[in-house]
Amino acid sequence: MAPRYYTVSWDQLHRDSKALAWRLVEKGPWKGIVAITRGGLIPAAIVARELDCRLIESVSVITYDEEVRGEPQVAKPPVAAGDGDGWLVLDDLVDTGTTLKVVRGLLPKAHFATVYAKPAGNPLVDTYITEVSQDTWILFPWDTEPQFIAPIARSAASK
Ligand SMILES: O=P(O)(O)OC[C@H]1O[C@H](OP(=O)(O)OP(=O)(O)O)[C@H](O)[C@@H]1O
Ligand SMILES: O=c1[nH]c(=O)c2nc[nH]c2[nH]1
Ligand SMILES: [Mg+2]
Repeated sequence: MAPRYYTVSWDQLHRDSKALAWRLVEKGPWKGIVAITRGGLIPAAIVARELDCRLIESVSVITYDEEVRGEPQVAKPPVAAGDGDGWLVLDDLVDTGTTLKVVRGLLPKAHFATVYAKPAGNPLVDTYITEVSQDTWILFPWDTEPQFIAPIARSAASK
């Protein structure tokens, strides 16, 4: 079956990340935020602003090449977050849970949050905002740009 796409605009990402911050402020205080790069960087910046948090650490895990999943590679481990106790780990989404499983291994006591979640990865995340189905590919604003689309009448006529 062809995957569905769920397009997220900058506005929507900002709103959903702020909704995440509302949930997380109740669960703090936090020593700092660990952003899972690269996708977690922008949600982490928005949440950090709302939580008034200035201590930002990063961990880099490379799991996908475009839509193809490979073996997760830790390109940069976290250096300042110890075992994660009191720290908040943020990513844009959890899909299969492969990435979060690796980061949970590095920061077992941290709280894990994502803006979006798919069912297979759901058990690996402590707090999230929006769930989408497993066959949905989320299109983030940094991976897309608006483009011309032919009128329906013209594209239907060419079929
Ligand atoms: O739950 P999973 O199946 O592991 O998928 C989720 C991860 O995949 C994407 O990262 P990606 O590997 O594409 O790297 P990027 O954030 O640098 O784009 C996304 O940002 C999550 O980190
Ligand atoms: O941009 C993305 N959208 C997704 O749905 C996804 N799942 C894993 N990695 C992903 N990256
Ligand atoms: Mg990522």
